[in-house]
Amino acid sequence: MLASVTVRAPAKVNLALGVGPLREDGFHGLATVFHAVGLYDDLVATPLPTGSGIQLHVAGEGASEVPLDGTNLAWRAVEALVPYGGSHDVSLAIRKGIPVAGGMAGGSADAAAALVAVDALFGLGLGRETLMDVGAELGSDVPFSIHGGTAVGRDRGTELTTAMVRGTFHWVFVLAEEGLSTPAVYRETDRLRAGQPVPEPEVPAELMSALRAGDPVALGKALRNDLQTGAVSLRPLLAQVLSIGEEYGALGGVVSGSGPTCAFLARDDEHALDLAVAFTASGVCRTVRRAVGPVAGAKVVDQRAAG
Ligand SMILES: C[C@](O)(CO)[C@H](O)COP(=O)(O)OP(=O)(O)OC[C@H]1O[C@@H](n2ccc(N)nc2=O)[C@H](O)[C@@H]1O
Ligand SMILES: Nc1ncnc2c1ncn2[C@@H]1O[C@H](COP(=O)(O)OP(=O)(O)OP(=O)(O)O)[C@@H](O)[C@H]1O
Repeated sequence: MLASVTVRAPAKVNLALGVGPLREDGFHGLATVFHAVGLYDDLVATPLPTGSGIQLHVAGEGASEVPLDGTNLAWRAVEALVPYGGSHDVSLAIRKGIPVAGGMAGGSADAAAALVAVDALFGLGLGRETLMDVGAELGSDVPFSIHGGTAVGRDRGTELTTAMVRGTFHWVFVLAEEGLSTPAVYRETDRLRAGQPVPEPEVPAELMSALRAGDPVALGKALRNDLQTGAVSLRPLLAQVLSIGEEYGALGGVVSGSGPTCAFLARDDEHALDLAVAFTASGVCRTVRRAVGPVAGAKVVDQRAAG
């Protein structure tokens, strides 16, 4: 057994998020394109003496809003691996760099990080496919947080196919004062669509070809999110954020997942910096972050041998 394992897990943005009708199991069928971006949560896992149980520490941005009990997704990830040879006796120290309740899969990143860390710490040798299957039971975004890169997600967002992408894209993320609840945004989307036919969602072909070509201008035009209208309905300020992005010359802008973070695509690093400065000056947001994508999924970045 190792003395400690450190795992870094990325945030995501949905470049396209097609949402089908509400299913009987309470979920919606999705056709989405996940894209992992370079905002990270870091998790350090350390084994504890037998009988200690799970100990959880959370630091960093928004840490006070993160639960420290058995509802925390990282805690649940540790429990999920006990039947596979893991242990309840683990300390997890999480440093959050992903906005909490921001639509960027922060909790899912922590679950993914905990799965990868416990697998390495106890030498379970489960492999990423098994970890993704276990992760799907914890949350719909968890398999992608392990997968990373850019991938098409179907079913609940859990059936992943790697997408072909050329080059790197430069993003600006505009963070809100307060988070939005994912189930509330899905509910609002259903409410606004009530009485209208909802087709089975599809991944836009023009978005996939923009990714293959590494063409940011075409990608900017192809960004889509069926949850955006619902998120804007719950948080009208987001309409202003999106129109400021357009005014300042972003190649495209979209609400990230269930929001309220908004993602804007820039031509290059310099353009991203200009956009970030303009958003900061506009006063419509809490803070602004720049990041590139795609980046790798949850991975071990440090491990210490015992003794
Ligand atoms: C908005 C996205 O981030 C886009 O990737 C995800 O669909 C949400 O993924 P998540 O936060 O991991 O969500 P889960 O914890 O699996 O589900 C939370 C709630 O979101 C709604 N939900 C989630 C996924 C999905 N395909 N359909 C849904 O309707 C359901 O009300 C569910 O009870
Ligand atoms: N490890 C965790 N980190 C952050 N939030 C967590 C964690 N575990 C559970 N939660 C709970 O989950 C809620 C959603 O947080 P999270 O940061 O995952 O939202 P999100 O990024 O909008 O999720 P998604 O994009 O997957 O819909 C929080 O309000 C918090 O109560």
